[in-house]
Amino acid sequence: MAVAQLKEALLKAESLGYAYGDNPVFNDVSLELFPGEILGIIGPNGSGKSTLLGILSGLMKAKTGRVLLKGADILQMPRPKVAEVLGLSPQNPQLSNGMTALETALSGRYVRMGRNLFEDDKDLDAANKALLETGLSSLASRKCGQLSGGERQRLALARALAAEPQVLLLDEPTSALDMDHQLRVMEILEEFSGYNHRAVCLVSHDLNLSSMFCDRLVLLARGSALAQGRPEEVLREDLLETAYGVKVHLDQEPTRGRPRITLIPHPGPEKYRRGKTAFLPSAL
Ligand SMILES: Nc1ncnc2c1ncn2[C@@H]1O[C@H](COP(=O)(O)OP(=O)(O)OP(=O)(O)O)[C@@H](O)[C@H]1O
Repeated sequence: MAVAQLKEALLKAESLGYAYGDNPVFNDVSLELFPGEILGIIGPNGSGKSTLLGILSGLMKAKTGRVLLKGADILQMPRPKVAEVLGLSPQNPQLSNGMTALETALSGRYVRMGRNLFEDDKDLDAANKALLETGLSSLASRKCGQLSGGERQRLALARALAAEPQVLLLDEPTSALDMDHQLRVMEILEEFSGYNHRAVCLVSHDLNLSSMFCDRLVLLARGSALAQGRPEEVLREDLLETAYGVKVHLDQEPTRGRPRITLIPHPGPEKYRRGKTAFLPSAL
């Protein structure tokens, strides 16, 4: 990280603020994404993580502040130029049920095809490589409508990888995956960002996975970036309690020595006070 931060940020958010109508989501959020790193955006439901990713991708316009992609205001850049550098896989990616997995991965190449009407061998190679990396080669000719939720999620990642972007923005890329595929996806992202000119920014609710694989975290809560820094600087009991309203036990996971979080269940009466029984029949 120390080395990475000597370089210029690939993506920089300066004092971003956003509101849906009169409802403010966050204010004054600044962050930088450096080459060679994975940056995790974490925070409770509704804290604005997807909104922030939308603004970072240039698809949404912040109410205040600005986003710089390789030093240029992203909203002033022609969209095809942005798409050459930056890939986005949103929380609910649109996949066309009638297209095969290979066609879907290939569609990620459109941003690279320029004036060519048809894909060439390089495009096919990139799409096949992305399917291989995401463990989908054997399903290349399967229609998207016949894929499971986790396979669709991996295919959305394959489509983003096939474009060979420099910056990858991912909204909850592992949320539908079993633990084998969670690990594989995080390892793919680690390898992707390991090439020094590339970087990943991802949103996740999996704090332990984020702790293990992210170089830095931004904790979005209470209308701003409550904390940001290395996992051990952000995943602190006090900060997590402030952000999520839960008590956690922290220790070190044994493989990389990163913080590991164990949830402490609410004591009995507290459960009821906090309305945690909303899913129970009202008679209880
Ligand atoms: N199109 C919209 N119109 C109005 N309010 C919205 C819209 N999209 C999101 N919101 C609200 O903005 C807030 C932030 O939403 P956002 O989806 O960015 O949060 P999030 O942190 O990604 O949530 P989650 O963890 O549940 O995915 C939420 O309160 C949400 O209800």
